[in-house]
Amino acid sequence: MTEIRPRRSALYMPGSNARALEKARSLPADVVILDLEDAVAPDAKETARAQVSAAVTAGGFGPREVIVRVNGLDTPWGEEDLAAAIACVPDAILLPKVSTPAVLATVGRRLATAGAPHKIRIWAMVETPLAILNIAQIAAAAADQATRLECFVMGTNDLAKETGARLVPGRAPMLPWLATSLAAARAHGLSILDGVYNNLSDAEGFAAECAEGRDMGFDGKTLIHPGQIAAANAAFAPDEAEVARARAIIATFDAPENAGKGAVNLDGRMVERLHAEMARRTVGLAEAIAVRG
Ligand SMILES: CC(C)(COP(=O)(O)OP(=O)(O)OC[C@H]1O[C@@H](n2cnc3c(N)ncnc32)[C@H](O)[C@@H]1OP(=O)(O)O)[C@@H](O)C(=O)NCCC(=O)NCCSC(=O)C[C@H](O)C(=O)O
Ligand SMILES: [Mg+2]
Repeated sequence: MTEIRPRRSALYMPGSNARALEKARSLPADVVILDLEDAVAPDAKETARAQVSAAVTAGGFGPREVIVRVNGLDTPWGEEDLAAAIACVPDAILLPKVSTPAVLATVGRRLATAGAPHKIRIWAMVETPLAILNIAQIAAAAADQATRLECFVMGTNDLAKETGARLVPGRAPMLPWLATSLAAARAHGLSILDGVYNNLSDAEGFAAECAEGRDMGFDGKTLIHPGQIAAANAAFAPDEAEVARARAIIATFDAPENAGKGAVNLDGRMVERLHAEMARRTVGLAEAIAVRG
């Protein structure tokens, strides 16, 4: 089975904020995204790049995945950001505003030319109307190993900006885009993270949006503040009852008397072998989270 990496919580932090970068080493987020793009003002871009390079090179992030979000290659900072990100060897480089597969091919070639370690993967922001229209082709780029594409990250703020859709409770205007991106990601074996929740003082609304993202199938949620980590970690982890049920399903299909059966009745519910596969994933995720403590 492929390794399961919990990505329940992915915390953005501005690369220009030295205090935040320092805190990243101790916060209980599964993923930290060191941002050079929208969280950093134009006159702080160089400082942010230097600070992020130094922080990633210094390491000390423990089990957290370390991601560097660069500026787009069509901006004055993009090329230097990409070179600096490759040089400091994060777990992945997050490309903003990916609207077509072409940019993934271009970045793949840059990585190859630079002799970038295989460990560095590529994550792509899905945050433009064109990305939504092209999402099947963008996801299909993962078939070309040279792109190193591993994960989609929804950029709901930019989607709201570019489309005029409002960020309302329940996210009705965005649900078709979220669901289509999710289907495209899964069709090509990609991980996918939900967008951010901007209202730091609305814990109830945040929990509801986490639950919505989890029920849709997202692996986790992107976050903007440490205060959001615990709720995201709880929402995107299977709870005790789910793990117990998953273990029971696995045991049912492992029992010799069910060896020839495709479907059985477990406590009044039909379970099929596909449920045993899902159950193994649930237990695998729970175990990976438990190792993290
Ligand atoms: C949103 C903030 C500007 C709020 O800042 P502030 O009011 O200063 O926070 P606090 O005083 O509550 O901070 C308390 C302590 O926590 C640390 N902190 C705060 N935020 C972070 C963080 N993101 N990572 C790490 N540590 C953080 C503070 O340093 C305080 O520490 P201490 O000194 O020990 O008390 C701020 O939270 C912030 O800048 N958040 C991140 C903003 C960001 O990265 N935005 C870009 C991504 S969002 C996006 O646009 C996604 C996508 O592209 C899209 O289009 O949707
Ligand atoms: Mg954005």
